[in-house]
Amino acid sequence: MTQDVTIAAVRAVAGDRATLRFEGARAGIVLDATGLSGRDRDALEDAVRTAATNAWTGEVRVVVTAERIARRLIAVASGKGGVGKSTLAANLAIALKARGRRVGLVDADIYGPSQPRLMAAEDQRPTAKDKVLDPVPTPYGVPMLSMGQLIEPGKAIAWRGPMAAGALTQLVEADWGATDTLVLDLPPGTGDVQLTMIQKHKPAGAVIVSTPQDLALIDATRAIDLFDKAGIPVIGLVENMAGYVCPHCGEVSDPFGNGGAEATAARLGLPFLGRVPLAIGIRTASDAGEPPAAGNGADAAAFHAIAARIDAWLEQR
Ligand SMILES: Nc1ncnc2c1ncn2[C@@H]1O[C@H](COP(=O)(O)OP(=O)(O)OP(=O)(O)O)[C@@H](O)[C@H]1O
Repeated sequence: MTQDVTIAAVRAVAGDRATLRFEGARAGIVLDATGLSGRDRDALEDAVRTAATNAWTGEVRVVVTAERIARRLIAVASGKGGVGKSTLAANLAIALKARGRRVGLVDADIYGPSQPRLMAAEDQRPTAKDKVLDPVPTPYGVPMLSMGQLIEPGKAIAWRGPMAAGALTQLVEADWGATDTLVLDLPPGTGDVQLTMIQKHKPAGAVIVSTPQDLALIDATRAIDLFDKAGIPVIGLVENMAGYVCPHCGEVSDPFGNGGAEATAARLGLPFLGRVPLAIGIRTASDAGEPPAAGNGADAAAFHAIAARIDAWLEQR
């Protein structure tokens, strides 16, 4: 009877997560905290302890266990800077979350971390517990950590690969709770910094971003080589800043050419994941910390279509 009361009280706060055993008046509780963040885990443990403590139980012992969540990293990379890698990473994270994945965003761009601004989290500072970082929330339901939150601006410019990979460990091995997919915004380029980062953290796959320009495409080919060398599958190529629609007359022009990334993907036997138009709305929304993929505007569709292909790729793995 007294045990029934204790069991009911614990079940009321922890449901199926709690398994109880009694030895005389002593209550032993095993708590399955799989998928909970550190904060939620601590709160649940306290609640269970309180619920189990009553006039009949003597000692209450709570043991917390958790299954390791199989978390996969998707790297977003580019052969050179300024092609829209960070914009794509932010919007992909939001679009993958809209498809039901539990997504986090890691901004590993040590040269110009821009995710706090893109994700409207510039005023947030991550806290740490036992040296493990707690990702900051964003208005889009995608928790985030950025190199910009760890290092002073400009400090990391001269970093070599091992330092950059070490700093990335802090971000990737943070308390991501139930997050199953981490979108990783890599530094632009194909040097020793990028190679060491991907060798150490082995993303499940990589998305390469390029503009349609020949020079950007040559650099994108180098980025593909880099992932090949590290044994990381390339999920496919994205063409950004393609087809400019004039907001005044509606005429479509191609300031950086058109179709180059699709042709390059075909030549290399890689999937082409889609095209994002060059649109003023994408730039202004990004600068304002309102990623287009979070809304229903015309600019959202391109990101959602690309996310659908990446989602399908992840499903098949
Ligand atoms: N499709 C687009 N249409 C219009 N502007 C865009 C588009 N994609 C990106 N931009 C703008 O281009 C600029 C560079 O984009 P972004 O910072 O995403 O590039 P990046 O490749 O991550 O650059 P970096 O290498 O400096 O990190 C930003 O001002 C961004 O808003």
